[in-house]
Amino acid sequence: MSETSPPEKPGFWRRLTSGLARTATSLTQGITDLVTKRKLDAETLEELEDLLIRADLGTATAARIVEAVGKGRHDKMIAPDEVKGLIASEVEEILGPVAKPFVPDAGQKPFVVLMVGVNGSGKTTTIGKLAAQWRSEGKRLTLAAGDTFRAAAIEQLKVWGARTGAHVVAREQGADAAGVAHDAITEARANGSDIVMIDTAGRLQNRTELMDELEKVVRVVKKLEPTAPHAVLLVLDATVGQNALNQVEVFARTAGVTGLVMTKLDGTARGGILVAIAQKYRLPIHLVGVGEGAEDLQPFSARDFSRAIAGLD
Ligand SMILES: Nc1nc2c(ncn2[C@@H]2O[C@H](COP(=O)(O)OP(=O)(O)OP(=O)(O)O)[C@@H](O)[C@H]2O)c(=O)[nH]1
Repeated sequence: MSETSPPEKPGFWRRLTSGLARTATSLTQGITDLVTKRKLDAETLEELEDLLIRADLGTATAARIVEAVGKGRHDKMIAPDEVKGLIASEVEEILGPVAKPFVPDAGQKPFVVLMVGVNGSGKTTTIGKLAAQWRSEGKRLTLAAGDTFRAAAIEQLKVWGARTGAHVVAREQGADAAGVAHDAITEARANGSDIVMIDTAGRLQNRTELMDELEKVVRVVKKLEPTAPHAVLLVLDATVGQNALNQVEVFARTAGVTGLVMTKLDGTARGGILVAIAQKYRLPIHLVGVGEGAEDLQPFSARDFSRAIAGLD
C-alpha cells in the first residue's frame, strides 16, 4: 500500500494507509474477486455483505453499504474501484460526526485526563506518545502512574517521563491508585502543569474491582477539582476485533468515557471494528495508533480513515 502512495502525500497519510493495509487488503481483495466477473444480483450483494461483516464493520454498516452499492445497479456489472468509493463514502458518513480532535482546554489548569482500558490496550504507550507531542508544543505535564497493579507499567511511565521531560508521580506496586492520582493533581498544581494524565489498571477479569477502583479515582479527583476529570479516554486495541465493542460497553458504563483512542491499527486486519463502534456508540473518536513511535499516534480523520480502509489512495 505505502509504496503505491504518491510521494507528495503527507507522512501521516502514508503511515495510516500502510497501517491499515492489512484491513484494506483483506477487504478489497475479496471485493475484486467478487465483482470482477459477476453481476450485482441478490447473491453477489449477499456475499458482499458477508465480506463487510467479516471485516468487522458491523451488520448495520454492512447493510448500509450494500444498499448503496445495489441502488440502481441490479444485475449490472460494477468496477471494484466503484465499490471501494461507495464503501469509503458510506463509512465517512458514519465516522464524520464522531471524528473530533483531542484538544485540552487551556482554560482548565491543570486539564485532567483519565486514561482507561484493558491491560495491554496501549494506555501507557498512548500517554507517552501524547506526552511527547504536548511537550514538543511546550506544555508542562504531570503523569500519574495509576496502574499500580503492574510494576512494569509504573516503570514504563517513568521511562516516558524521562524521555519527554514530563513530571511523573509514582508509588510502589500495589499502592492505592486514587492516592497516586491525588498526589499527581496536587503536584501538578504546585509545578504549574498544563495537563495531568492519569494511567489506570484495566483488569476486566474482575469488573466490580475495576469499577470500584475507577470510581474511587474519580471521586478523589473530584474532591480536589469538581470539574475534573476533564476527559476520560478509553484506549482500545484494534486487534481484539469484536471484543472491543464489549469493552466500550463496560467502560462507558463504569468510567464515563468521553472519547476513544484506537491503537494497533497497523497490526491487524480488523480495523473495521472502529466503524462498528462509531456506528453503535457514537462516542467521539480522537486518535488512532498506527505504530509504536510517538509520531504514530494521529488525530483521527474520518476522510483519511475511510479512504484508507477502502484501499483508496
Ligand atoms: N503496533 C503497535 N503497537 C502498539 C501501539 N500502541 C501500543 N502498542 C504496543 O502495545 C503494547 C502494550 O502497550 P501498553 O501501553 O503497555 O498497554 P497498557 O494498556 O498500558 O497495558 P498495561 O500496562 O498492561 O495496562 C506495547 O508493546 C506497545 O508498544 C500501536 O498503535 N501499534
